[in-house]
Amino acid sequence: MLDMTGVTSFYGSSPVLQNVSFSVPRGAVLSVLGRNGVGKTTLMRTIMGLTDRATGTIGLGGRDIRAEPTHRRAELGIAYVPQGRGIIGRFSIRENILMGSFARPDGKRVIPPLVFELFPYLGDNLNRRGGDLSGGQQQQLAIARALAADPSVLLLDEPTEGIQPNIVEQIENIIVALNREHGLTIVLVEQNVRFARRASQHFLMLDKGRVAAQGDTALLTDELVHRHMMV
Ligand SMILES: Nc1ncnc2c1ncn2[C@@H]1O[C@H](COP(=O)(O)OP(=O)(O)OP(=O)(O)O)[C@@H](O)[C@H]1O
Repeated sequence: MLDMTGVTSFYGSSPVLQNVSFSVPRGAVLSVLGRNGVGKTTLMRTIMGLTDRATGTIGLGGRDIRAEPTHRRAELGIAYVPQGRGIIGRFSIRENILMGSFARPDGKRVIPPLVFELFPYLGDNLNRRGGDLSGGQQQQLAIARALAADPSVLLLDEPTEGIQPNIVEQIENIIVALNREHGLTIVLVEQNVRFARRASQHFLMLDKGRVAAQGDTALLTDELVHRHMMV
């Protein structure tokens, strides 16, 4: 469904990701793990075409999208929820969600029913300003904005970072439901190994821009976690 083969990705002349290869089957979740600064966000940005340059192959449904501009990748079905969420504070909830709809293949400016189903609070408060929401509500809004594009692949960069503990589980459950009930293929950058093990079938461990280990989540041992995630 989504794969990379021998991808090296650059900021300026620095190769931040080096020779990365992986494959996520349709309908699966891949967790991307590793210490701070190893290139997890860069991996997401490379999938979206947001780094300065990348070499190698980025495949979506068997087609190489590496030369496609970011907006085309969005139209082809990849939606990105960045770290820090990227909510526009002075825009309403409705406006923030509709920003995602530009990438809908049918061109309609609508909020899909799934958003109302998963996030009733957002649906009931469409005129509230995005900036007035809590961190957890803003994370829900960022996911809702991604879903407005009607994607087949969702990229989630540390979706529970900085969120109150009582809301974390709610967001985790929504991510699991998006995969298991709604069939989305998900790439999840995650520091929380417990949630990565629960949500994903596959993992990719990065260390200093390279793949240190990968495979089925059953192979994500405590030893690997200690070696590549502890400081
Ligand atoms: N826009 C940029 N320009 C130049 N270098 C960058 C840029 N963004 C990130 N880097 C560098 O690339 C490396 C990888 O950063 P990246 O943000 O991908 O790591 P990460 O694993 O996501 O870290 P974190 O867990 O802290 O988010 C770091 O050395 C970082 O300084």
